[in-house]
Amino acid sequence: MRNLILVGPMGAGKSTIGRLLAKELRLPFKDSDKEIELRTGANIPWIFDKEGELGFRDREQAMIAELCGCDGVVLATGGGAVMRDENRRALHAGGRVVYLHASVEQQVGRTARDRNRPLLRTANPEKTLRDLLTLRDPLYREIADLVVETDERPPRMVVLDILERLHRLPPR
Ligand SMILES: Nc1ncnc2c1ncn2[C@@H]1O[C@H](COP(=O)(O)OP(=O)(O)O)[C@@H](O)[C@H]1O
Ligand SMILES: O=C(O)C1=C[C@@H](OP(=O)(O)O)[C@@H](O)[C@H](O)C1
Ligand SMILES: [Mg+2]
Repeated sequence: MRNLILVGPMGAGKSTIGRLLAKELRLPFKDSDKEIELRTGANIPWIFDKEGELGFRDREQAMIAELCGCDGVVLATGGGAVMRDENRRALHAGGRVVYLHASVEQQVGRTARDRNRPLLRTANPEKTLRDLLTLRDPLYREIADLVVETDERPPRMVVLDILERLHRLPPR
């Protein structure tokens, strides 16, 4: 399989664990959100402000298509990447897909400190995260080769679990 792709909700640890996995595997690391920021020279909240969520999703779709065409990279996606059918097809075809699962409670704690997630600038971020997970959990599962729990486990343990389980996956 060509790439190793992380999907899952905000605060699951895709960006953190992707970076550690890439280091461990000595592969390049690409974070879809970071690549969009580098390419546009604007941060994600600014893009949401100026272009709306639709503008961001169009940029995200183009970036996912490009990154899934790479060979041998670890790719962290944004939590909403699975919302479009085109993205799910590209991600599934792009390599092994790992769904990093986190409970809503853990997501709330891990996302509380930074203001970089425009979708969480709501009166009740916990409800937002719960509603999004209800909608997206089946979509993450639809394309995942592996579902990995991240609650109550430090990033290093999550990385070791992924590496061990990847070796045991049957060919697709
Ligand atoms: N397994 C974990 N246990 C505790 N904290 C974590 C874990 N994974 C990530 N974090 C922390 O949660 C926050 C969000 O992680 P991040 O990698 O940005 O998530 P994502 O990219 O999935 O939104 C960061 O502060 C990170 O250090
Ligand atoms: O869940 C989402 O729709 C989003 C998740 C974010 O990425 P992380 O999952 O890395 O926080 C980022 O792409 C954007 O704020 C939208
Ligand atoms: Mg991220």
